[in-house]
Amino acid sequence: MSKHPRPQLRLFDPALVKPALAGAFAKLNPRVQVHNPVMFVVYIGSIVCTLLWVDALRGGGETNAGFIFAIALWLWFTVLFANFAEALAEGRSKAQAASLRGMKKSVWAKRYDAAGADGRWHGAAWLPRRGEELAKDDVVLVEPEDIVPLDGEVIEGVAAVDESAITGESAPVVREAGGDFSSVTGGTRVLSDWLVVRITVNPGESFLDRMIGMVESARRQKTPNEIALHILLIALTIVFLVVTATLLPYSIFSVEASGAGQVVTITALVSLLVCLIPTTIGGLLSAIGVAGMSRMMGANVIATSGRAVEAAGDVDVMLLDKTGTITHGNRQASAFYPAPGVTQEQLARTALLASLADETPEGRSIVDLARRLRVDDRPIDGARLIPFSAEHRMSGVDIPLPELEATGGAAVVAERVQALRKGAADAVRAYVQMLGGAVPADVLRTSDEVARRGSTPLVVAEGDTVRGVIELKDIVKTGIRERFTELRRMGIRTVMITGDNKLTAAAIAAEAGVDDFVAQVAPEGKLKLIREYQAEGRLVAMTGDGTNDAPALAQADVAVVMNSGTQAAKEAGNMVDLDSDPTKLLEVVETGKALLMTRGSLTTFSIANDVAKYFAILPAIFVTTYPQLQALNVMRLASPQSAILSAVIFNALVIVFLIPLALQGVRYRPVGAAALLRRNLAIYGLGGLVVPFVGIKLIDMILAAFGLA
Ligand SMILES: Nc1ncnc2c1ncn2[C@@H]1O[C@H](COP(=O)(O)OP(=O)(O)OP(=O)(O)O)[C@@H](O)[C@H]1O
Ligand SMILES: [K+]
Ligand SMILES: [Mg+2]
Repeated sequence: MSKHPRPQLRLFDPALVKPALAGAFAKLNPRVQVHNPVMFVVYIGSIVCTLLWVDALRGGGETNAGFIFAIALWLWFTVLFANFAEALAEGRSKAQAASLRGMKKSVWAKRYDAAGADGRWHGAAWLPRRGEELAKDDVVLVEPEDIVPLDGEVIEGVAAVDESAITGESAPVVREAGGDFSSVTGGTRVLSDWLVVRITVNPGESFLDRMIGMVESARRQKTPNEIALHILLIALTIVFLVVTATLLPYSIFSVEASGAGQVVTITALVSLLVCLIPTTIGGLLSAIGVAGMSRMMGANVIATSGRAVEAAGDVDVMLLDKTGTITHGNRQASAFYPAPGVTQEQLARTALLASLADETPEGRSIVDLARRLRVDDRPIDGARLIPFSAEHRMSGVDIPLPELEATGGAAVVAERVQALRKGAADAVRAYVQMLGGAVPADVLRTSDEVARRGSTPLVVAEGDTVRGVIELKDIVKTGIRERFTELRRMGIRTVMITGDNKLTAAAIAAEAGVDDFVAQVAPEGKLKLIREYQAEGRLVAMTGDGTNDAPALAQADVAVVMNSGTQAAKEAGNMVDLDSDPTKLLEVVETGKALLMTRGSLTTFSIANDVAKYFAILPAIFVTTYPQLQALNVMRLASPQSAILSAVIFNALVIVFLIPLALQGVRYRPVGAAALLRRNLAIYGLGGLVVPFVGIKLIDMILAAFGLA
C-alpha cells in the first residue's frame, strides 16, 4: 500500500513567510492586539514612545530624539515579531486546509425522490441535483466514477471506494450497508458497483468542512490551560505595570531630596516595563497552540477541538483494543480440535457450515482451513445466517431440518431447525446449557490450552452438543512492546480491553507488555471502565471505530476515531485519524505532550529572561541618582542608554529566535513528569537566566562598535 504524503512545508518556506510578513502588519489593528493583553501593553508603549519621539523632534523631548526613536522602533519590532510568529503558524494551517479544500469539488448527485414500489431505492428513478442543493436525509445513488457528494450512511449496496483524496491511502476500501463500514465521506470516489447513500449532513457542515474550519483555526477557541496561563501572564503584567509606574514619583522624590541626577524618562520606564513583562511567551503563545494542531494534521490526525490536543498531553490512562490494535487482528483459523467421539472431518464440516455466510476475517479463515482439509463445502439450502455480534460473541446458521436429513446430517432434535454455532467458549457454554447440554471437560481443557498460547478458541456446537474447538491465531504487532515501555516511562497506564476470554487476554497482555487488561468486555463495558477511571481523576484516551464505541468515545477525554469508522463514532470522538491506524493514539499523546512541554518551557524561559533584563536596566535608570548602583551593573555596559536599548533589542530578537521552537515544538522525551520538570527547569530556567546577560552584552558591544552607544 503506497501513500501520497501531503506536501510538507519547510518552516521558513518563502510561500509562507511572505504572507506572514504582510499578516504581521495587518495584525497591528488595535482590535486584534487587544486580544493579547501582554502584547497590547507593548503596543501602547510603542505608540507612547513614537509620540515622545515626535515631541523630541519638535525640540521638547525628555531626552535625545535618536535614543527615543531607537526604542520606539524596536518596540514596534517586538509587536511585529509576535504578530509574525502567529501569522506564520496560521499560514501553515491554512496551507494544510487549502490542500483539503482542493478535495472539495462541486459535483452532480443522483437524488431519489422516492423509493421503488418494492421499498428499495436502487432501480427507482433519480434526478440530477447539484451537491450544494442536497440536504440532510436526501438519498442518492453513487455509481462507478461518481464522487460521493456529501457525508452519508450506506443504506443499500457494496462498493469499492477510493478514499485517497482524504486519507492519502491509495488502496481502495469496501463500504457496505449495515455494520461498521457503512459510512462514506463526501469527496471520495466509488470505483466499482454502486451504493445508495442517505446523506447525514447539510452542505457546509460535512466532515471535510469541519476539518477545514478547524485547521484554519477560525473556530479555534482558547483551551482551559491557555486561559489559565493567560491569567497568570496578565497578573504578572499588572504587577510590573504598578512597579514601573511607582518608579516615576519615586525618582522625582529622590532627585529632589538628594539634589543630584536626573528624573527617569518615560522612554526608559516603558522600556523597563516591556522588558519585565513576559513578552516572549505572550508573543508566542497563540503560535504554539496553532502549531500543535498543525502537527496533529502532519500526523494525518484531524483534531476537532484544540482542547482535545491539549488533553492528549495530559492523558494518564490509555485504553486499547486487543484485536487489530495490539495484535495484527487478522485472526486466522489454524487448527481444529474435535471433542471426544467426533472426527476431525465432522468438526471441520460443522465449522465450515457455521461460517459459510460469516464474512468476518475469522469466518472466512475457518472456511479456508476446512477446504484445505478437503471437507465437503457444499452449502445447505435455506440455511439462515446468524451474524456475529460482539454482544453475543457467537455466530452461525440455523438449518431447516428436512434439508439436514437430506444431506445425511447429524442428530435430529425435536425442533424444526438445527442450530450450528461457533463462538467464545463461555458464550457457547451458556448456549448449550440453555438447550440442556454440557461442554465436555476435554473440550474445556483444549480451549484453555489454546487460549494460554494467546490464540482465540472458538467452541463449535451443533444444537446442544459441543463438537470441538477452532484455534484462531493472532500475532502481536512488532515494536508495540517498546512503545508501551515508553508510555510507562511517561507515566501513562496502558490498559488492553477485549471481548476475548481471560486466558487469551492474559497471554497477549503479557506478550505485549501492557500494564493491565480487562477481558470479556461487551461494548458498553468500555463506557463503564472509562467512567471509573475518570472518577479517580484520570484523563482517559481511547480509539474506536464502531457505532457501539460511540458512547465510550463521547465519554473519553481524548477519542481518536478511525476514518474508516461509522458516522456515529466520528461524531462522538474529538479526533479523526485519516490513516485509520489504531496505534496512532501513541503519536497523538506524544504530540499533545510536546505541545504542553513547549508551552511550559517557553514560559519558564520567558520569565527567567525577564529577571536578567531587570539587572541590565535598573542600574542604568538610577545610576545618576544613586552612583552606588553601579555595583549592580554587573554587565559593565557602555552607557545607561545603550544598556536600555540593548535590553529592548534583545527582548525583541528573542521572540524571533524562538519561533522555530514554538512551531516545531520541544523535542519530546519519554521520561517521567518529575524528571522532565527538572530537566526543563535546568535548560529553560537556567538558560533563560544566562542567555540575556550574554545577548545584551553582545548587542551593547555591537552598538558601541558602531558608535551608537
Ligand atoms: N466471526 C465470529 N464468529 C463467532 N465468534 C466470534 C467471531 N469473531 C469473534 N468471535 C468471538 O467473540 C469474541 C468477542 O469478539 P469481539 O470482537 O468483541 O472482541 P475481540 O475481537 O476478541 O477483541 P477486541 O475487543 O480486542 O476487538 C471473540 O473473542 C471470539 O471469541
Ligand atoms: K519581556
Ligand atoms: Mg473485534
